[in-house]
Amino acid sequence: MKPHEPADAPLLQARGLAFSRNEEPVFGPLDFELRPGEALLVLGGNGAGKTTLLRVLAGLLDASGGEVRLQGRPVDRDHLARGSAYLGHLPGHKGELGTLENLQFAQALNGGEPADLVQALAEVGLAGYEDTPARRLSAGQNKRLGLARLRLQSAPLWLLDEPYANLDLDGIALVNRLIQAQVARGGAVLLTTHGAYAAPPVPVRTLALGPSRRPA
Ligand SMILES: Nc1ncnc2c1ncn2[C@@H]1O[C@H](COP(=O)(O)OP(=O)(O)OP(=O)(O)O)[C@@H](O)[C@H]1O
Repeated sequence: MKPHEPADAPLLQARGLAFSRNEEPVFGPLDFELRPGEALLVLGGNGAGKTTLLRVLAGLLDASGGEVRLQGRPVDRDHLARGSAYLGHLPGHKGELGTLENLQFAQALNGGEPADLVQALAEVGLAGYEDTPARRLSAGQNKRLGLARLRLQSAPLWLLDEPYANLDLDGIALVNRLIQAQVARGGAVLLTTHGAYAAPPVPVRTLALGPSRRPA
């Protein structure tokens, strides 16, 4: 082990991570880690706490207990929000803005590398929808716009909540290609499923939430 090489450290480490609401445990305590080039599939039935876990890891909710480290360093919510790219159930697009304007807005917020945003839309199957307001998109098209936004972010850690939901077969293949590329470039992906969708075609470890609340 070469301690000066950050790639040797897990990208994400959770120790004793727990979340309670009104003193009722929602998940945890959980111990898991995710290394560069890995995918972790969070499994659990409806209400098991998958979305809550991702929102904690994305810095959107405060954990009730435990610690999260990014690249070996303990982090607070701000660091988590900056160090990860989150694709949630609610895509958070600006409904009145066209799909292209939404990407321009996201690009300005993220401060990412210049990118061909028309091409980014085409790559997620939204060619011809550049001027369509996001509120007029179908659920699957909304998810595709979220995937285009995800691709523009350079965060090494992707947090994907039910990424296959609402997508047709071509969309599912698109998600799988994006996950494969993220893992191949040394990023890491944590994704949830309640079991109705296939896992991505990369080696995945699993973390089961539910009554046992233990990593698999
Ligand atoms: N805003 C909220 N206020 C109160 N309780 C909530 C809230 N959001 C979620 N919960 C509760 O927290 C628990 C975990 O919810 P969560 O959404 O994390 O589950 P999930 O595993 O993602 O479920 P699903 O597969 O149905 O999306 C559930 O019991 C849910 O009722």
